[in-house]
Amino acid sequence: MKTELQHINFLYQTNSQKEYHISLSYQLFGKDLFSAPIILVNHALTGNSNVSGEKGWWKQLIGENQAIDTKKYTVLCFNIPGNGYDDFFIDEYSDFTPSDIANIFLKGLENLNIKNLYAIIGGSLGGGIGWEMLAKNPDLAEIFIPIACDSKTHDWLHAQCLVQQFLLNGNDEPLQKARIHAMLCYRTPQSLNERFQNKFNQEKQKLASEDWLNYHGKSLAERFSLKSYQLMNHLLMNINANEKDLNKITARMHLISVDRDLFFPSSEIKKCFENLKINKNKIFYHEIKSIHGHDAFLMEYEQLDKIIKNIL
Ligand SMILES: CC(=O)SCCNC(=O)CCNC(=O)[C@H](O)C(C)(C)COP(=O)(O)OP(=O)(O)OC[C@H]1O[C@@H](n2cnc3c(N)ncnc32)[C@H](O)[C@@H]1OP(=O)(O)O
Ligand SMILES: N[C@@H](CCO)C(=O)O
Repeated sequence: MKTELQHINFLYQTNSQKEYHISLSYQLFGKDLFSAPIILVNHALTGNSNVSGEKGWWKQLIGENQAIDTKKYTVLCFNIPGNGYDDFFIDEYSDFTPSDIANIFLKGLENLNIKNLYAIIGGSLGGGIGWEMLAKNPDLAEIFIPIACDSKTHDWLHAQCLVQQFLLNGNDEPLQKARIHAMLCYRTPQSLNERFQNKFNQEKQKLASEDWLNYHGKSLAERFSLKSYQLMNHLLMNINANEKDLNKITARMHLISVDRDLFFPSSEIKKCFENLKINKNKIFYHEIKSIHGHDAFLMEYEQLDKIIKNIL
C-alpha cells in the first residue's frame, strides 16, 4: 500500500456561502483500498494524516498487529484542509466550521467511491468531526469510536478556546503562549504536580515544569503555522452536530472518555451516552483512567489498546 500523501481537488461552498478550491489530502495505510474493511481515522487538533509508520502520531495504536491492525484493515486519514501538513492554508478561518470539514470529508469519500466504512475513529476534534459526519450520513459506518470528545463544544471548552483565540491574536509569541495555555487543558494539576514535584532546573534557572511548558510552546511554533492553529482552535470551538440527527446514526457506538479530562469532561460524554441510549441499543461507554487528563488518548495506550481490540 502506498502511504504517501495523495490529493483530491474540488470546489466547495462553505455553510457561510464562501467558495473555496479545496485540495483535500489523505494517506492510506494497510491493505489496498477495497480489499479489506476501511477504517477512517480523523486526526485531532495538531495531528495530521500520518497516523501510522515510523513517524505516525498514533503508531502505538495503528500498525501491523496493533489494535487497529493494518494487516486486516485499510486505514484512511484525511488532513483537515488548512492544517498545513500538505502546505494548503486557509486565510479566513472563520469561514469554516466542523460541519464544513465533515462535508469535505464526505465529499472526499464520495470521490474515492467509498460508500461504507467499517469504522470511524477520532480523538478530540477528530471525533467531533466524526459526529458531524454521521449526523449528515447516519448509515456511513458500522462502528463509531469517538475518543475524548463530544458531539458539541460545551461552554467550558468554548471558554478555553476563547482564551486561545485571544493569545493567538496577540503579537508576542502567539503560538507558544497559546500552546502553553492549551497544555494545561490537556493535562491536569495532579499530572504536573506528581511529575515535576517542584524540581528546579539549575542550568535554565527555572522550574522543570516551566521548562517543559516552554519546550512544548516552542516545538509547536516550529511545527505549526499561526494560520493553521487559529483554524484548528476555531473548529474546536464550534463542534455542533445536529442533535436530532444523532438518534438516526445506525453505527454501533463506543464512546470513550478520560475520567479526568478537563477539556471534554467525562461527565458530559456520559450524558451524551445516556441521552442516546434511550433510543439506541448498540451504544457503549468506556472510560480511560488517567491522571493526565485529555491527552490520555495519546498516552494511555495499554488501556486504549484493550478497549479498541474488544470493539473491532
Ligand atoms: C494526535 C494529535 O493530535 S497530535 C500528534 C501527537 N501530539 C503531539 O505530538 C503533540 C506534542 N506532544 C505532546 O503533546 C506529548 O508529547 C504527547 C501527548 C505525545 C506525550 O506526552 P508525554 O508522555 O507527557 O511526553 P512529553 O511531552 O514529556 O515528551 C515528549 C517529548 O518532548 C521532549 N521533552 C519534554 N520536555 C522537554 C524539555 N523540557 N526539554 C526538551 N525536551 C523535552 C521529550 O524528551 C520527548 O521527546 P521524544 O519524543 O523525542 O522522546
Ligand atoms: N494534544 C493534542 C490533543 C488536543 O486535543 C493535540 O495537540 O492535537
